[in-house]
This record gives sequence, C-alpha cells and structure tokens, in this order.
Amino acid sequence: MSRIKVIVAGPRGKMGSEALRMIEKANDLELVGCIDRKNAGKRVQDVDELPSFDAIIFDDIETCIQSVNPDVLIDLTTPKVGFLHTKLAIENGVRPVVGTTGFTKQQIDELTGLAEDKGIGAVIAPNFAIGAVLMMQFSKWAAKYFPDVEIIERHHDHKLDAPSGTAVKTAQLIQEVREPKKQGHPNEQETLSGARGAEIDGMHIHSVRLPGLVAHQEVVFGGPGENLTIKHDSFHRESFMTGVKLAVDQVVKLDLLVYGLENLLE
Ligand SMILES: NC(=O)C1=CN([C@@H]2O[C@H](COP(=O)(O)OP(=O)(O)OC[C@H]3O[C@@H](n4cnc5c(N)ncnc54)[C@H](O)[C@@H]3O)[C@@H](O)[C@H]2O)C=CC1
Ligand SMILES: O=C(O)C1=N[C@H](C(=O)O)C[C@H](O)C1
Repeated sequence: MSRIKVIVAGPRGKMGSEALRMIEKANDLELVGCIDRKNAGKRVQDVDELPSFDAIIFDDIETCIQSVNPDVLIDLTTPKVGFLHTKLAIENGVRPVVGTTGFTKQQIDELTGLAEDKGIGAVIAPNFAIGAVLMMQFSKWAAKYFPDVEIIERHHDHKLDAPSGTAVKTAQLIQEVREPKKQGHPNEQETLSGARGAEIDGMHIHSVRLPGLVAHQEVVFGGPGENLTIKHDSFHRESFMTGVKLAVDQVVKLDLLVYGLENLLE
C-alpha cells in the first residue's frame, strides 16, 4: 500500500516539530515537503534540531503543492497564515488537517463550504488530545443537568489566541444542549473591565497565560449544594499526536470538512 504524502506547515514550531517526530515513527506516512518562513530551498535534515528527512522546505504553499503533489497538509502555524494555507490547500485538491486555532466561525463556515464545493476531505480540530476530546464530550453531557458553567483555560504565555480553540469548542458543544442563561447575580457589575471573562450565551470563559503551563482546561459546573469539575491537562505536546495521526489517516477517506476530532472517534 502506498504511503500518504504529507506536507507540514510550521515545522520549527512547538507543534510542528512534534508532528515531524510523529511522521518519523509512522510507517504509512511520508513527509514530502514543509512550509516555513525561513530556510526555503534547504532540506529538513539541514536545519538544526529538525529530524533527518530529505524533504524540501518551501516558503509558499502553492509552490510546495505544485512541486511535491502531496495528499495531506498538516497546518500548525498561526491563525492568519493557517486560514490562508487551509483555503489554498482545499482549492488545490490537498486535504488539510488543521490544528491551528483562532479561526472565526465565519472562516470555518467558509472553509466548510469550499470543501463541500470541491468534494474534498478536511479536518479542523481545536484539540487533538484524546483526553481533551473526552473532557469536552463529558462537559456537554454534564451541561444537560448543570446549566451554570464556567470554563477556565490555562496555557503557556506564547499563545496568540484567547480564548483557546478548545474553550470555544467546549462552549459550542454545551450550546447544543443548554438554553442561553445569564449566570451570576442579575445586578452583577464589573468594577474592573474583564473581571468576569468572555461570555457566550451567559457562559463565562477565563483565559490564564503563564510560563510553565502547556495546555489545561477546567469546566466547572454549579448546582444547589454541589460543584462538578471536569479537568484535562496536556503536560507534553506528544499528547496531541495520536489525534493528528488519526486525522491524517481519516481525512483521505472524507469528502467534507469535519470540525472537531470527536466526529472521527467511534
Ligand atoms: N489542535 C491542537 O490540538 C493544538 C493546536 N495548537 C495550535 O497550533 C498552532 C501552533 O502552535 P505552536 O506550535 O505552539 O506555536 P509555535 O509558535 O511554536 O509555532 C508556530 C510556527 O508557525 C510558523 N509560521 C508562522 N508563519 C508561517 C508561515 N507564513 N509559513 C510557515 N510557517 C509559519 C512559525 O515560524 C512557528 O514555527 C497554534 O494555533 C496553537 O493554538 C497547539 C497545540 C495543540
Ligand atoms: O496553543 C496551544 O498550545 C494550544 N492550542 C489549542 C487551543 O487553542 O485550544 C489546543 C491546546 O489547548 C493547546
């Protein structure tokens, strides 16, 4: 059986470099190119700290696609660049697996429409850690019984987007089972702007950014006389790679865009 030809955007990043290590170990995947802002024209193996692949680095996704004819793009970059890469990948017949977060709902809708028009598979997953996917599913279940809920997400201080993609996705899943509800005291007032965090349908989201953290989330539910806390921690970025691999294996069989890894788990 032929291997799935993969390109990675953001190979020197914290996630991109972990994705290269995952590909190195996978018998059914072949790295055929990378997209990076630096090192265009070099081979991956010639860049310090990157694994020993002879795939070439490009600084432009369209040139990369035309040169190496990949099956799948793994994008782990920044919100603006990731959206452009995903769009160009779909337009050029390459299936994207996107971990990059910070896309707006309008952008996801646009990409969903584009994938449908092209009849091409795509996966956008705000969190590829299996434990995080379960934490989101358990939270959706709990919200049926506990409509009062606050999300506290904690991340390293190099993160560009807030709230995290995971927190937004958690709130969206909870929205499916919870009627909008204003929480807290009806006359509550912030004496310091932002004290109550961001808000979606009355649910509050609090974003913490500190050195030393990786990716963590608590979903706290309150009811009469009790609290329920559902918590997930990623202590290492290896935690995301089972999900990235699963998405690459599945995306080649899809003909539409899937938003959330839960849609690929049995
Ligand atoms: N879905 C998931 O499970 C996870 C998603 N993420 C997301 O993945 C993204 C990357 O995260 P990190 O690796 O922590 O960030 P990072 O800052 O370590 O890496 C981003 C990389 O993108 C590269 N980049 C920027 N512009 C580029 C361009 N025009 N072309 C090619 N490469 C470009 C940068 O040089 C950098 O190496 C973020 O959006 C983050 O939120 C992070 C962890 C898990
Ligand atoms: O930037 C990160 O690190 C992470 N980003 C994703 C998010 O925004 O939810 C996934 C995970 O939390 C790590």
